[in-house]
Amino acid sequence: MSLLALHNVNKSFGPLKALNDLSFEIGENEVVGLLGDNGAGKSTTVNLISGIHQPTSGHISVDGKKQSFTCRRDSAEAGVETIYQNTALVDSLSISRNIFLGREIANRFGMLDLKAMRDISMQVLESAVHISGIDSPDKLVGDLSGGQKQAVAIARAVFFKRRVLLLDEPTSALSVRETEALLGQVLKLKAEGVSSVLVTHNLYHAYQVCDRFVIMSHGTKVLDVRKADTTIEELTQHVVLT
Ligand SMILES: Nc1ncnc2c1ncn2[C@@H]1O[C@H](COP(=O)(O)OP(=O)(O)OP(=O)(O)O)[C@@H](O)[C@H]1O
Repeated sequence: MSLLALHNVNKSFGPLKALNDLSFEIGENEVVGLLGDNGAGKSTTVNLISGIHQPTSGHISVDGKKQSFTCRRDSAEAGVETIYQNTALVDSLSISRNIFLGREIANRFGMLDLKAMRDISMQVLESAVHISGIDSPDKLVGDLSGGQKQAVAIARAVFFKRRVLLLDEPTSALSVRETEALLGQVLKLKAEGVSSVLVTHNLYHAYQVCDRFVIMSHGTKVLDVRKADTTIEELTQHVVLT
């Protein structure tokens, strides 16, 4: 059984049909590359899975159970974490406050347990997320690089044991080194049982880490293929020519 699946999803914005009868699955321990040219419907798909948009028709399921996500909290509760390029962190708060945002740990007096949150944050950042340069959980998120911000978002997903990460163009603003670290992290999380959907225009990054590719064009799925059954040339042709 798939971990998460879209079933005949349609999405219209007024007269514009952004998604057309879209179905695909994300399996356990799988990294799926969601590819396609500008306007193909990739971000709309991510926004549906994360609960920001709702389908006009069709539905999403998790573990075979139909879901109706009405906001990001709904999808998070079902185990989905969305990591955007400008990911939803608060620049004026520290790394550890961001990791626990909305789920703060309280001590026995009902006050924020800042020490516990700092200690756990550092542990998660060190063990789960290997992005260099984060040496203190007290650093303000506003002072971090794009890659480091995504590392914090991933650390949050790891700590709260999310099962699916949605990464929308995660590498577009990253250095080569940060990109390698992020892609390595996606593979490491897969080994730990976290599946990912990687939305990217960079087929080389996708090819490096994805097990399967879903290619979209004008809101329609045009290819759904396992890495073992395709080549980067074939993927390029489908993205460019469809
Ligand atoms: N909130 C919205 N309101 C109206 N139209 C929208 C909205 N969001 C997306 N669209 C339209 O839906 C279509 C698909 O857009 P989407 O952003 O999902 O494509 P994409 O594959 O992510 O493209 P890109 O790679 O350029 O980000 C486009 O025609 C876009 O203009």
